[in-house]
Amino acid sequence: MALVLGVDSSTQSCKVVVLDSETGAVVRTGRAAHPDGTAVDPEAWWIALRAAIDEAGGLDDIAAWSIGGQQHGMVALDSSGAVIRDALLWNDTRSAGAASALVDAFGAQELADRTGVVPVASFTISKVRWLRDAEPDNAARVAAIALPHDWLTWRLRGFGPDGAEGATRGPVLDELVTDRSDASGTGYWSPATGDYDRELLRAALGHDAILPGVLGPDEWVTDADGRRVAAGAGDNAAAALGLGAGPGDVVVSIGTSGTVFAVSETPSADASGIIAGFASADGHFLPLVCTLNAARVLDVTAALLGVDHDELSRLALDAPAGADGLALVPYFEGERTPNLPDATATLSGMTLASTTRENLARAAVEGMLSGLGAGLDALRAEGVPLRRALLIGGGAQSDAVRAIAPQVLGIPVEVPDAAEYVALGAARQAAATL
Ligand SMILES: Nc1ncnc2c1ncn2[C@@H]1O[C@H](COP(=O)(O)OP(=O)(O)O)[C@@H](O)[C@H]1O
Ligand SMILES: O=C(CO)[C@@H](O)[C@H](O)COP(=O)(O)O
Repeated sequence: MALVLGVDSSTQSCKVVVLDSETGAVVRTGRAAHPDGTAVDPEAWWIALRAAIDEAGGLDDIAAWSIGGQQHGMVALDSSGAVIRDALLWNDTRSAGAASALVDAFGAQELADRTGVVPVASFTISKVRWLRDAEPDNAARVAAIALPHDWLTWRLRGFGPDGAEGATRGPVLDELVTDRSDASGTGYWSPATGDYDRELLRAALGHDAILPGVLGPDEWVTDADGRRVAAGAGDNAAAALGLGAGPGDVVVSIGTSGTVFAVSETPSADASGIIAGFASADGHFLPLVCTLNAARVLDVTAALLGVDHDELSRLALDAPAGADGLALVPYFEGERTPNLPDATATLSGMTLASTTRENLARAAVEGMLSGLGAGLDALRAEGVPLRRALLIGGGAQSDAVRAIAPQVLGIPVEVPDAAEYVALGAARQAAATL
């Protein structure tokens, strides 16, 4: 029995699953929390990764591993392999002005054609441009730029600055690797051609830099002990692998982000910027719509009402559809789709009759799902076949979300057994290397 290990280094936590590669059975798991905030020292992810792997029994009996992770975060490294500053995460909106500057310089259609995406604050290229504008001394020191899963893979393979824990192979920046799906979230890689767009990188950073080598779906590298290491993936692409999503399936993930995506045979280039034309981890494409406000809308509403998630769900299901006119537009963290980085949330329709705890709970669920419903409409308009939605992520554990989702999304919703689909997808990639 060969064991393989898969990781989901997501926004809020690190989750690890160990599978029997022959039966696919989950034999061990581990988990560790990440710090709050939209700018995080990558060392915190490394500590969480080590803790979650230890909880899952360590690497000694593991034959192959792979890391899936939150997309887009900018991990800037200097020539000694050291991290230059806290990584700006996908949900950090300080780079909104930098994104606009890139769109003004190149044009939305051109950028969509060249990279599959129109920059908004979330994408790596916008964060790189922000660094150059706001912290030019730091930008000048950048020797390499990696994403969270790329950097963790590099570290766990034994690379890192001299003296760093486990860095037995030194700071070899040319050993950084990534995969198609995460490369496609940078804004300086083309899913259609499979090449980096160095002109765009230089336009953002002010100079060239080492970028991770992009491994194909069947390629692998090794760690310091000779274990096989798969390419890894952005978390959404890894979830598609973990679910085995096929034609007609649209995945709706309710984590810190809300995402709606499908595996497609053809690349997309949406100049409106609503659909991000990502690559999938299996050699195809992954048109995706992402909102900034998902599970945390429920977290904040539950906290406001002084209840736990189960009670929030009961309250929401006790209210009528439409919450008697109470409506929550839940842009608590600004919003990415639509691109409103400075927006705030709005509660409207408050009357003496409508302003109840039940209606507020319902409005939170409906408001959160509405953003995802708009994403689904955008995919439909793009011609993506939508037969059923597969609901995953922490928010999918809510009975109310599961019950209300079909009404708001307008298609049949299936909720696969609760599982860590991102980590499972990564583990399957690892198994494939064997
Ligand atoms: N029963 C539940 N109802 C609603 N939200 C939940 C429930 N359980 C967990 N969550 C929320 O799900 C989120 C974590 O989901 P997860 O998919 O792991 O996020 P991420 O991948 O962004 O780290 C947290 O905000 C958590 O509060
Ligand atoms: O930015 C995106 C997708 O483009 C997000 O989906 C991130 O990849 C974070 O995912 P979660 O941690 O919320 O699952």
